[in-house]
Amino acid sequence: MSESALAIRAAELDAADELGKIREQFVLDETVYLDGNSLGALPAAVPAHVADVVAREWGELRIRSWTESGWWEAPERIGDLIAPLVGAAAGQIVVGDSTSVNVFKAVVGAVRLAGEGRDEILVDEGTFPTDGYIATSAARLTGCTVRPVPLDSLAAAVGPRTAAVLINHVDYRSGRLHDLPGLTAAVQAAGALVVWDLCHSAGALPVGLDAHGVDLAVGCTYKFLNGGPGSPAYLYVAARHQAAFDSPLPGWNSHVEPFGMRPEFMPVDGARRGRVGTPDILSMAALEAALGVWDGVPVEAVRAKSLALTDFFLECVAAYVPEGRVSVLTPLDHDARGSQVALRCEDASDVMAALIARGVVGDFRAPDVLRFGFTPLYLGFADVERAARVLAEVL
Ligand SMILES: Cc1ncc(COP(=O)(O)O)c(C=O)c1O
Ligand SMILES: Nc1c(O)cccc1C(=O)C[C@H](N)C(=O)O
Repeated sequence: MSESALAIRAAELDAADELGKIREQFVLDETVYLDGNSLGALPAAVPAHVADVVAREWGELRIRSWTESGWWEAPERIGDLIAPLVGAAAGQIVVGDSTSVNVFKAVVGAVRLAGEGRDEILVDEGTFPTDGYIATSAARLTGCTVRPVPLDSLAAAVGPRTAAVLINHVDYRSGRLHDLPGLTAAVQAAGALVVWDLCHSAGALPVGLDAHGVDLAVGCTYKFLNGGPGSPAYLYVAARHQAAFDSPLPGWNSHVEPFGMRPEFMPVDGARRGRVGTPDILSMAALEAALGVWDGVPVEAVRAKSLALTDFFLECVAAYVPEGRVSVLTPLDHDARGSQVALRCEDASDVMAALIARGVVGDFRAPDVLRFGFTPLYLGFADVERAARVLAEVL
């Protein structure tokens, strides 16, 4: 299809897009922002809410805000806002700390839940580095060994010695979506527990944590959930595991009676057991306001638009970019695609710099990957057509 025909299609698709108006709830400019899978854009409601938390709740109410402004309950309250987006019933998600710290809590917690006689942790071979580093340290601390495995042979690799398996739901580099129901079932059939890292899927596609019987999960909130730079991560512990969940980082916030100041630790029940220390209230305030954009927005509709956007981008790239100049790393099959498109290209670092200079912002991942993230809440089809056109110009 010609350039003008694709531009006309883009306009038609935008006109028919039921999620199109949500873009107005974000602070954006003329840039085509395809880096929401690294740092989501700023929801317009955030600055005023954070300013109020600073000026009134902190500035005027001061210490009273822990009770009167709901600061103390923020980690569980915000966890319950994230819960429907990842298919979890209320009371199973707590917000706080970084993803890395929550990977540690979840992996050690999973090994402890798995019980005696299991001394092996499996990690998906293409894992985001922090998960691998932390699983290795968790293994050293728990007397386990750690083994990276290709996910297509996971069912054969998991066995009677496996305690826990840590898997990234969407591969950060290729954008491949892994089979959460199938892999969860395979891990559990061997008597082990599964920990899913949802950083690149939450807010972009339905996850179905409860429906698929996931044991534990973690994720960040600064990508498709738009919580802001360094916004707190979250930990999901399935209700059936909560009573036996033995956190490796018990802190006063996860004590049954935090203000009892007792020398011995007694864990609280429920999601709060995943807490450690004082919640990061200013970051939580930004995140809570950011999650407001999801009011009345079904994640299934977001998924449908995400696939339409990535399909259209691939079509425009095929039409505009000279053949052989890039190769598509992301699976074409919808069932295996997250919300990003990764293109392999020899001079990817220079190409991405040139794209950014022309107002198309994606990112580069070493050694040769151009990565484009598609956030359906604020991207349109005209943005996608422009991005592919500018890419072709640069190439
Ligand atoms: C899949 C995945 N896991 C973990 C992380 C690290 O998270 P954090 O920096 O919140 O610890 C990231 C991104 O930074 C990621 O993409
Ligand atoms: N967390 C990040 C940061 O603090 C600075 C720059 C990038 C990030 C990212 O989130 C990277 C991202 N997880 C990735 O998939 O590559």
